[in-house]
Amino acid sequence: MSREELMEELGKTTEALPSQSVEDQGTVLMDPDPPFLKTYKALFDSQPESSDTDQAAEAEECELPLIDLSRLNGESEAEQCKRDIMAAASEWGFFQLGNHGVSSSLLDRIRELQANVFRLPFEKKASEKVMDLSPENYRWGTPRPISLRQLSWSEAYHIPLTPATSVTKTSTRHIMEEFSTAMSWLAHLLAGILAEGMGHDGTYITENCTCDSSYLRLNRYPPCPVKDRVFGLVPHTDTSFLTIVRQDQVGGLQLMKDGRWITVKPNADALIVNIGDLFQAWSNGVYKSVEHRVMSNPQQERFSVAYFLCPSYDTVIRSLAEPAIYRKFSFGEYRQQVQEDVRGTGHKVGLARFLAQNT
Ligand SMILES: O=C(O)CCC(=O)C(=O)O
Ligand SMILES: [Fe+2]
Repeated sequence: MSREELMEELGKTTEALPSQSVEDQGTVLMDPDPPFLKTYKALFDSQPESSDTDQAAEAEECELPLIDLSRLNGESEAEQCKRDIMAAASEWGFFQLGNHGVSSSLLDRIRELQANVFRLPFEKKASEKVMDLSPENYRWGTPRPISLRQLSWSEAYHIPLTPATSVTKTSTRHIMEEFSTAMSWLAHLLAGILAEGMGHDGTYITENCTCDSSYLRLNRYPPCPVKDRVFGLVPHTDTSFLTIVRQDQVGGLQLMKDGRWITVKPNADALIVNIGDLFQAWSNGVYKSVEHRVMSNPQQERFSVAYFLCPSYDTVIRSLAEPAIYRKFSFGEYRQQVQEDVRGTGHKVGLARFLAQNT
């Protein structure tokens, strides 16, 4: 969308909110940021600033294991490359991919798409279809945070990858499809290698994670004036087999390693991969679904895009080894439990709900 088109769109919306002055209306309606301070005012007012020390803590910056994927093409190096992937998935639950084959032009286009859509006024994103993205897929903040520690200072489009029904594709749809195709290919390649490491071929994952059961999440972290009080994204593990993330140069992603938070140094040439809950359950704890979070930033906005490799809801996840740490469950059951926990307690409980001895 050109700047002129954008301005025209913004202009159209400045007629609402009659109770505010024309100047205020303009400011509010042009503002791309969700109304965090206003919506969660009671929480900000009720919690003393001194109680938020964890967010302010400095975490050491480190380079994640970097897997050079081009080594898979060399006969002698391929087996070692696979072993490195398995080792990183079990020791870290996180690694970076270099020479991943996804063109920088495609990565730039998805970044530009994100910037264009997220910089539209909040009111528009929350109420109308913009650039082919629906308000039903738009999320911001946290549904019912009980404390500031549960509040995420970010907004996102959570996009199910159902094939487009219309014949003519918008450029947004086109870029997202191209991007998800590339991510899906990589995700299946990695899942196959990790399954092989468990003595399985990758058919279980290929058959259950079809192109329309996975999803994309476009994230934006607006600058945060209360940086030490809230996270950009609260600590969580991913509800997926694995996730591939592209983060920009702003940084702020942290993960738990040996009981400590560490910051992932941004690397423009690499993609980040993390193991999700489903791989941890299926591999009976061999591959680790590690807690991670994003710190908020007072000056700079941050963008990231994540591809979640997920199965269809009826897929049953059953441990490959005995004795099983987790009882078997369907993906639908898992998601429902996660959503119930988030609604009821303000945070995700995750796999701890599915321990085998609890059945
Ligand atoms: O923004 C990031 O770097 C991570 C995003 C993430 O963890 C998620 O969307 O689940
Ligand atoms: Fe995540």
